[in-house]
Parts: sequence; C-alpha cells; structure tokens
Amino acid sequence: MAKLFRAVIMGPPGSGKGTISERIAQRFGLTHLSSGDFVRENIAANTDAGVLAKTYIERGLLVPDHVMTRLLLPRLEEMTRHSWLMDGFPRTLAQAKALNSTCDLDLVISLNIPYETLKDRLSDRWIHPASGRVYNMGFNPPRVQGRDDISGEPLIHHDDDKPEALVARLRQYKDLAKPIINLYKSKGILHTFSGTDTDRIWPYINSLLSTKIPSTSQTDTQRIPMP
Ligand SMILES: Nc1ccn([C@@H]2O[C@H](COP(=O)(O)OP(=O)(O)OP(=O)(O)O)[C@@H](O)[C@H]2O)c(=O)n1
Ligand SMILES: Nc1nc2c(ncn2[C@@H]2O[C@H](COP(=O)(O)OP(=O)(O)O)[C@@H](O)[C@H]2O)c(=O)[nH]1
Repeated sequence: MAKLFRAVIMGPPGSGKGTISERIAQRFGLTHLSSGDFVRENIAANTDAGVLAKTYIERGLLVPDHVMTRLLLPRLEEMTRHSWLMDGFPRTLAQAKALNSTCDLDLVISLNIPYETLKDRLSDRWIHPASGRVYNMGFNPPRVQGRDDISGEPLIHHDDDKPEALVARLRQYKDLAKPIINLYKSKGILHTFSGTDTDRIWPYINSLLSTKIPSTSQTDTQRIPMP
C-alpha cells in the first residue's frame, strides 16, 4: 500500500461498526483493530491492565481512560508500518485527545442508525466470546444454530444487548460521542452515514474509501484485535 491510512469507526451499540470494519478490512486490506477484543484478550491473558479492566466491565462500566490508553497506545505505536481501522476507541474525548497525540487520523466514519433498528439488531445478536465473532439470526446467521462457524463452540447473548439495557447505553454513547464528533468535524475528517441497513450504507462507505485508499485483492484478512 502506497500511503498508510488510519481511520476510526464510531457509532452506538449495534450500529454495525464490527460488521462494516470487517468489510473494510477485507476490501482494502486494513488491519481491523477492535478495542473490545483487545480488552478481552488482556483479560484472558491476565495482564495487569486486563485484570483492572475486568473489574469495570463486570460492573457494566467503561474502562477508565488511563487504563484504555495504557492498553492501546503502545500497541498503536507498534503499528507505524500498517494501515488500520480502529473500532471501539476513542470512547471519550480524553481518549480522542490521547489518540490525537499519537497519530494523525485520515478519516472518521460515524454511523447514525435509528433506535428501533439498534434494538431489533441487538436483541438478535449472538457472540462467540472467545473470538468476538458476531452473528445475527436474520442478517448473518451461524451455519449451525447457536454454534460458532469456526470453533463450533456455543454462542452467547449479552445481557447488555437486551432492550432494557439499550436505552442507558445509547444515552451514554450520545453524551460521550458528541464532543468527539465535534472534534473530528472541526478537523474536517468526519463522514457520517445514516440508514437502517448495512448493505445499503456499505456502497457509500466503499466508494468514499475507494477515493482515499487503493483496494486490495487480499481476501484472507483476519479479525485482528491487535498486532
Ligand atoms: N474504549 C473502550 C472500549 C471498550 N471498553 C469496554 O470493553 C467492553 C467491550 O467493548 P466492545 O467490544 O466495544 O463492546 P460493547 O461495549 O458491547 O460495544 P458494541 O455493542 O458497540 O459493540 C465495553 O462494554 C467496555 O466496558 C471501554 O471501556 N472503552
Ligand atoms: N438485520 C440486520 N442486522 C445487522 C445489519 N448490520 C449488522 N447487523 C447485525 O447487527 C448486530 C450489531 O452489529 P455489529 O457489527 O456487532 O455492531 P457494533 O455493535 O456497532 O459493532 C450484529 O448481530 C450484526 O450481525 C443489518 O443491516 N441488518
């Protein structure tokens, strides 16, 4: 790839960040960095930051900024030769400022999806916890019901994804995302996409990115939490 490319994807829970990030990674050969997957990996590996992060996630809280930045920024610094797309970070203005001081972002994608759509999708979202692979019983069902396509292990449904929890999560997203979105707007790198279907939003994202990065024939890009 000629020029390195750094992008962030933002959106409320269920807006399709993970799904669209996978498509972008496949089509353009960027590394998909999922902060949530990275946190889960650190928890599984019992790192100091992972142990700390777990105490917050278990209570349904966001991991504090200093822990998230301690987890992520050193890894990003190792990615100086890679193009990447970050999903799930920054979640707060403090995280956005910390990211700013580490690298220059080329582009920010913000997904704007109606509440009813988010509610429907999340009530149908099933996750393979070990890998972070995500399914939806209507949109992208697993080959065998209730089982991960690759490992065959059981899929789970997060309590967080139940409609009762969604209103609070959405409110939190809106409050926290607003100043981040304003920051990226003022930098002239924010692109917002609205709609109810990923398949209808995707062509617009695809054509925007095609003007910014060369496509790749690479088809074996993996979901990579971090390098
Ligand atoms: N910048 C971040 C990223 C992740 N997390 C923590 O890690 C968890 C898992 O993150 P993610 O996989 O992004 O999942 P969700 O919050 O469930 O987000 P979404 O529904 O949008 O995929 C979050 O709930 C949160 O506790 C965090 O605190 N700060
Ligand atoms: N019905 C439907 N489900 C979708 C669509 N796009 C994504 N999904 C599913 O909706 C859920 C949320 O998507 P995900 O990519 O995990 O969103 P994230 O929380 O923003 O990362 C997952 O179960 C996806 O498989 C869509 O256009 N229609």
